[in-house]
Amino acid sequence: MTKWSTNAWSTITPIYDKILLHPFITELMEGTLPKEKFSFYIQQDALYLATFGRVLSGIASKLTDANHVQDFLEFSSGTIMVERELHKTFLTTFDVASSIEKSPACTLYTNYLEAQLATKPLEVAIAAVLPCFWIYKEVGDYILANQTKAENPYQEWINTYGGEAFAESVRKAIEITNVIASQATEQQQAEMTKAFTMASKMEWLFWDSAYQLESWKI
Ligand SMILES: Cc1ncc(C[n+]2csc(CCO)c2C)c(N)n1
Repeated sequence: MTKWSTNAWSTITPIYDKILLHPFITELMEGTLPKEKFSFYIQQDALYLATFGRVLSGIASKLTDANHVQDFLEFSSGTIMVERELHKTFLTTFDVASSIEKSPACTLYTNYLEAQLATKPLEVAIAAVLPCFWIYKEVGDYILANQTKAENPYQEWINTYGGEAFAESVRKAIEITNVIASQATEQQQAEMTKAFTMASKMEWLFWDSAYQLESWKI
């Protein structure tokens, strides 16, 4: 039987393809992305990750298999540790402001994830957080494989998400989600795919909002 994740990834392939073609990603890969746009992204990402880490531990608290609980707690604390390092590097390098307001896209995405955790069954919440792992891994690997310039100011970001260390976490996250999906009905699996797709769109929006330096219209 086809795994839930295989079908889910096929569903979001058109979104993923658009992410790879987005100028935020192509310019990040070339190292030509304006620093202002990357700084905007890193600042919004710091706000995003504060919520994301808490959502991951919320999911951990709803899982029943001890290994799964442990993995999600590690993802949660990993979010804080790894991302703090990345943010420290770039926040220092690019000297960005420390107090900022969430952008519309960041507000949408973090509120969406919190709502899935608070109001939806576990299988939907876990499907909603999976694009954060999976899309970043695929984008990281893609950039690593297609980089042409030796010097890239964003190399540390690229190395964090491309390569084996991160891939192992992503494999675990996908596998756990598949176990949960295997215990779900077809209808529930369809709800999982809906959440997975919605969060994937928000990944695109998040990069797009940084590229546009998105502000509140009012
Ligand atoms: C908007 C946004 N989405 C996904 C990630 C990537 N990410 C954040 S935490 C984590 C897993 C645990 O380390 C991953 C893959 C990001 N940085 N920002």
